[in-house]
Amino acid sequence: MGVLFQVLVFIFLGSFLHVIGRILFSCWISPSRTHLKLRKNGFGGPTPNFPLGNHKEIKRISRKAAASASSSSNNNNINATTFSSSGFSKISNDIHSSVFPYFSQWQKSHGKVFIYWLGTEPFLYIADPDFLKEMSSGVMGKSWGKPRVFKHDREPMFGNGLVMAEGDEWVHHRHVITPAFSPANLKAMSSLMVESTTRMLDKWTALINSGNHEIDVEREITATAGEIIARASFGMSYENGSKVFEKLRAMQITLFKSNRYVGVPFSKLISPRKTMEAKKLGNEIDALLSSIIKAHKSSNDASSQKDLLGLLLQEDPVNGMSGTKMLTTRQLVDECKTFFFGGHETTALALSWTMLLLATHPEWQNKLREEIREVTGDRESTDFTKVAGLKKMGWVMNEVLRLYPPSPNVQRQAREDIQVNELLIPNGTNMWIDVVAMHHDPKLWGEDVNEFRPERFRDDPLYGGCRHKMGFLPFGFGGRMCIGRNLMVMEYKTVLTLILTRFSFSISPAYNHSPAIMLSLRPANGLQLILQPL
Ligand code: HEM
Repeated sequence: MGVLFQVLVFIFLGSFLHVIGRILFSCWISPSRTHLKLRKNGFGGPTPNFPLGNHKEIKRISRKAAASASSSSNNNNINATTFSSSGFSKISNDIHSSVFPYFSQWQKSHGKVFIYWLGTEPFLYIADPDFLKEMSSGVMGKSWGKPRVFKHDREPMFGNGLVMAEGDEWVHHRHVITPAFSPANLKAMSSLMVESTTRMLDKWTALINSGNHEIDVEREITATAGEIIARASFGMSYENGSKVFEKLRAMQITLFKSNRYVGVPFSKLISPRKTMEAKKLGNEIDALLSSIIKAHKSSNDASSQKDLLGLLLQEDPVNGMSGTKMLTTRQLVDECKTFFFGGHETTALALSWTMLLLATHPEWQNKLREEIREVTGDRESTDFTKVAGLKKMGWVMNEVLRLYPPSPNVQRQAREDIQVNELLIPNGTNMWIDVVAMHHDPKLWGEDVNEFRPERFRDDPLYGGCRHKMGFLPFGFGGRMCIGRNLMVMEYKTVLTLILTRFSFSISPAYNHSPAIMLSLRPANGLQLILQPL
C-alpha cells in the first residue's frame, strides 16, 4: 500500500511538473527566445509585462483615444460628421489614429517595424512596404503560417478553412477551390445577385413611399450580401441562409465585441460564459451546415451543381475522385463557414463605405451614373460583361478599399527562419501587417492621402500611384491573396449599379462617423443615409 501510494504520488508529481514545464516553455521560454532574437536585430517596441504583454497599454491608449474622439465629436471636430446650413456634410478619412490608436502612438516612438506583445506572444508589427517586400519575396504561400494564437481564438468562426489552413493542406484546399471562382462560374452567380439586390431595393422603395427616407444601408447591404453568398455559394434557401447568417453574426459579436485577452495563457477562463456561448454557437452552425451539405449531396437539382458547394462535391475530371473524397465533410463545413463569413461581410463593408463616400461626393454619384448609362446602354441592364467594364466604378472601388480597407490587417507566422538582408526573422515569429497604416501613409500616397480621389487609379489602375507596390494591399499579398476578389468585384459592381440607377443619397444627420475594428473595419453605429428615388 505504502509503495503503491509512493508510486502514485511520484506519477502525480511527475505529471504536474511536466505540465508546468510545458506551460513555462510555451508561455515564457519559447516566446522570450524569439523576442531576444528579434531584439538582436535592433527592433524596438513598447515594454511588455508578463503575462499580459502590452494588453494593458493597448486598453489604456484605446480608452484615451475613444474619450478624445467623443469630445471632438461633441465639438464637431476631427472624426465627426459636419453639416453646413446647405446640408452638405463632410467626414474625416484620417482614421488610423482612431482605429489603431496604439499602433499610431507606438509608430511615433518605434518606427514602422517594431515588436509588441499580445499576452505571451511577441508580434512583429509591419507598416513598411519595403521591409514587407524583402521579407516575403523568397517565401512561398505554403510556407507561411497563420498565428496559432488567432487560429485558436477564431476556431469557432473559421475552423481550419482556407483562411487558416497551412502547408500541404492549404495547397490542396486552394487547388480544389480555385476553379469554383472561374469567370464562367461567377457569371452563373450574377442573376442571383441581381435578384437579391432588387428585393432589397424594392424594400427601400416601399420604405420611402411610406415616408421613411432614412435607411441604415450597412445593415441592409450586409443582410443582402449574406443572402447572396448563401444562395450563390451553397444553394441555401433564404431561410437557411438567414439562420446561419444570424448565428455567425451572434458568434462574431460574442467573440470580438468584448474586451479580450488574446495570447494571455488561460484567458478563456476569464470569461467562461462567452467562451461557452461561442462554442455552442459554433456547434449549432456546424450541425446546420452538415445537414445542408448532406441535402446537397443527395440533390439532383441541376442548379445546385453550379454553386460553390456543388462544384466542390463534383467529380474531379482528372483523377475521377468525387468532391467528398477531395474534401471531407468536416473540411467542407469549415470551408462553408469561411466563405460564408469571409464572402459577405467584407464585400458588404466595401459597398457600405462606398455609399458613405459617394454620399459626401455627389459629383461622383453623377459620374458613375453617367458611366453606367454609357456602358450598359439602358437603365436596367446588369449584363455581367458590361458591368465588368465599368472603369470609373473600379477606381471608386479601389479608392474606397484604400481609405476603408474592410480587412484592416494581414497576419502571418513564420514557419521557418527568414533572412531579410542582414536581419533574421526567427521561425515562429508572428507578424501583424497594418494595412490601414500603409493605406494612409502620406510618404506613400502624397499629402492628399486622406482625401477621396478615385482619379488616382485612372493612370495606375492597380496601385493608384502608390510609391510602393506593396503599399496597397486590400486583398493581402503573395500566394495567399484573397481567393474571392473576382467574385467581390462582380458583386460590388452589380449591386452598386442597381443602387445608383434607382436612388440618390446623402448622409443623414443621425450618422455618427466612427469606423471601428470588429475583426473587419466597420461603421460602429451603422450607416444612416437619406435616400431619394430617381
Ligand atoms: C471587399 C471584399 C474582400 C476583401 C477586402 C478581402 C480581403 C482578404 C484578405 C486581406 C485576405 C488575406 C490575404 C492574405 O493573407 O494575404 C483574404 C483571404 C481570403 N478571402 Fe477575401 N476578401 C474579400 C472578399 C472575399 C470573398 C467574396 C470571398 C469568398 C467568397 C473571400 C474569401 C477569402 C478566402 C477563402 C481567403 C483565404 C485565402 C487563402 O489563405 O488562401 N474573400 N481576403
